[in-house]
Amino acid sequence: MGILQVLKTQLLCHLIICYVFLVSGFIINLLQICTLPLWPINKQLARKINCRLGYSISSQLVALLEWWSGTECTLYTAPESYKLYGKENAIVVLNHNFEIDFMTGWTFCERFGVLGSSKVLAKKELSFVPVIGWMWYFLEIVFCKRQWEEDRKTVVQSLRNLRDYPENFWFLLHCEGTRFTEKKHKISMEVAEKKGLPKLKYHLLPRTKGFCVTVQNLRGTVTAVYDSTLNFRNNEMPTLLGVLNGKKYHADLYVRRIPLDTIPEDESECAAWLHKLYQEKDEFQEHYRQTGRFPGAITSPPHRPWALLNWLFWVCLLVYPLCMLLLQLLLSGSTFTVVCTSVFCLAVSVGMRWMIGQTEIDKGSNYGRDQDKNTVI
Ligand SMILES: CC/C=C\C/C=C\C/C=C\C/C=C\C/C=C\C/C=C\CCC(=O)SCCNC(=O)CCNC(=O)[C@H](O)C(C)(C)COP(=O)(O)OP(=O)(O)OC[C@H]1O[C@@H](n2cnc3c(N)ncnc32)[C@H](O)[C@@H]1OP(=O)(O)O
Ligand SMILES: CCCCCCCCCCCCCCCC(=O)OC[C@@H](O)COP(=O)(O)O
Repeated sequence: MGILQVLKTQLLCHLIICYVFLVSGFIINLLQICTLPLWPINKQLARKINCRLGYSISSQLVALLEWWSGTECTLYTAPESYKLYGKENAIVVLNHNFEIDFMTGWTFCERFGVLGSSKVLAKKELSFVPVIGWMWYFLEIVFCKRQWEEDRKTVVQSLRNLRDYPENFWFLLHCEGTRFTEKKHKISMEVAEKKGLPKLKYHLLPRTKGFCVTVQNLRGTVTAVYDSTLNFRNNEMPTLLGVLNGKKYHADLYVRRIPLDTIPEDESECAAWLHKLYQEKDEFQEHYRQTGRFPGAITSPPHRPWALLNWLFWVCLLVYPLCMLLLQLLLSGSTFTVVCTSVFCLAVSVGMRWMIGQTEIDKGSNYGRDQDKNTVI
């Protein structure tokens, strides 16, 4: 193991990375609040500024994945579709199996220049996560409680708001609604059986309401659905802590571009279309399992330097004052100040660990574990 690799596993490095992320995140959240008076005057300008501010936060996680852990991202897609990525609005339908699939998704967004404006139908709980959840308010992310009767109105309204968005965006939908676990899979296949639908081996049964309402409300705004299937080489189950420790993974993403006007308008036909899509996705995963690759031509969309430069900017800006502050505290000789600072650092570390915990599947929700009550705990 090289010296750099050992360095990447050191707690001190992790604390510095988390400190830079938190402090820069709070500064950016504050700047986002400062854009509030601009919204009634020039909404499109406020949105563009927020895209750039949001980029400055989310690209830190991309830099962590691309540059710190050195994770490689390979894209399997048709060359004629590749030309359009980043140049149109699209709905991305992605499987939800991995703790870092959000970072991998963001990395592809970054490679095609749509990271700042990327959108998702996210569970409401994520809106309370400091920095990222707060940033999402200003990026007009669509939140849901995963209780359709309560969600219908707000989801439709939030989708309609995106119709005049000034930047190209990708709208991500994890139609399975929750991350894959054996227990959730078993229950979801019981639901499939009751509905007379074919069983899926690698996916949960998709929830169709969110997809159908998104297609309905973004017709005319979005030109295609990107059916995306993600896997990691060597049966790896990557984690955010692994990435933080500098572990290198290899992501493979298979993307099919499907023009939106080929998707049925009628709600039940649209739902049937989505079920069929998930049966196809299951076949692609089976193909991957058997051959170690997806069908289609391979490309590695080039790295761009901006995520790294943004990260280095924040490191340079924030690490020097931290060192000076710690030095002054130590030199002050006051036990009280040193104890208070230590307690504060400990509290921040616990908070950071809680945020990382949000990405962990075994700390995930119970949504989809009770087919009758459809509970979210
Ligand atoms: C070129 C490169 C291309 C691509 C690059 C890839 C990606 C990059 C793109 C963008 C990146 C952007 C951002 C990424 C950053 C961060 C993202 C991070 C994470 C956020 C993700 C989440 O939070 S996922 C959780 C929230 N989202 C969702 O749930 C979306 C999917 N869900 C829906 O759409 C739902 O319909 C709903 C939420 C709108 C409503 O849910 P609800 O459960 O209330 O209603 P439904 O009617 O849908 O469900 C009930 C029906 O389901 C049946 N049922 C009951 N139990 C089960 C079960 N266990 N399994 C399956 N089905 C079940 C039930 O019988 C009901 O059936 P009916 O027939 O009566 O409808
Ligand atoms: C450089 C920064 C280093 C430190 C970073 C810490 C950042 C923590 C970021 C928290 C962002 C959380 C986004 C998680 C997205 C996610 O994957 O959510 C899960 C939901 O879909 C489904 O939830 P569930 O029903 O529980 O499976």
